Amino acid sequence: MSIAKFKLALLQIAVGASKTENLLRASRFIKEAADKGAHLVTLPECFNSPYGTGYFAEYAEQLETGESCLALSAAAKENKIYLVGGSIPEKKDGKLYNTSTVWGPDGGLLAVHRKVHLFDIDIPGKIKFQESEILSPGNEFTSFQMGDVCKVGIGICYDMRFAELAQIYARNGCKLLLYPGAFNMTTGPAHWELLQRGRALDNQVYVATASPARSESSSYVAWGHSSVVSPWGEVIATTDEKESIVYADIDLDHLQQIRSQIPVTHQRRSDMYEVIQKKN
Ligand SMILES: O=C(O)CCC(=O)C(=O)O
Repeated sequence: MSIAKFKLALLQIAVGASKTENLLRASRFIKEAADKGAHLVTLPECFNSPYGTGYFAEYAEQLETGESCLALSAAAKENKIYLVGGSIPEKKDGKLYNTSTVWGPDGGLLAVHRKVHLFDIDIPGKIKFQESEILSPGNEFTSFQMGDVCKVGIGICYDMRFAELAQIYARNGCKLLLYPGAFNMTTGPAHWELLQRGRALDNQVYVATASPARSESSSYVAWGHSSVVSPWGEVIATTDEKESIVYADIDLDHLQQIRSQIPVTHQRRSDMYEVIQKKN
């Protein structure tokens, strides 16, 4: 019989200029979450490096040999957990990516997600950010199977704005969508929670986001507020801007009940409209 409930932990850690310290901090928080019974643990976007186009090249690593992936693999194995390694700047074949790695309880690499939608926005007087000046986009959907428990879909931050990605993950059987992210002081209060609730309710899935803790002295000030939203669209666990761990029980029976009570999946009018998946 498969397990219908498991504990998810989101690590809202502070990220500074020292990669070594960031990795040590991540390992310490991972252990704490595992000791508290978390089965799946998620780090924030860009957890090993300050977030900003000026930092990515300097902090970037190759996945196979980089110290961040070695640390993540070891932490997953030591704590016997599934671990979503937030994201790190990755270098590969002369290009840079914003990349999330997923590790199994044996320390093996289960999945790699390269941010598909790069964060390029310009809100005059508020925030301008152009990831595409430095980064290349990934071109693949990424999900992984957590043993016989649950299929999980991965997006990174700006990816959450694209409803189609979430819809395709849900259609492919994902019951939890994880978005390591770092919204900011303009779009955070306006859209962070709303997007999570929208993705969760539309697709009747759990949605979780993991942000770095806020540092007012960083060049990019993160919103924080890592959260978990249920398939009912309700925020079931959240926090403020400070360093913390957010825990939530993911209850797949509850998800199933909601799906049978409000059966939108079967009521779609695919004779009238359709979202098409063009790649794997
Ligand atoms: O979509 C937003 O408002 C923020 C996105 C972001 O910070 C990111 O993709 O890293």
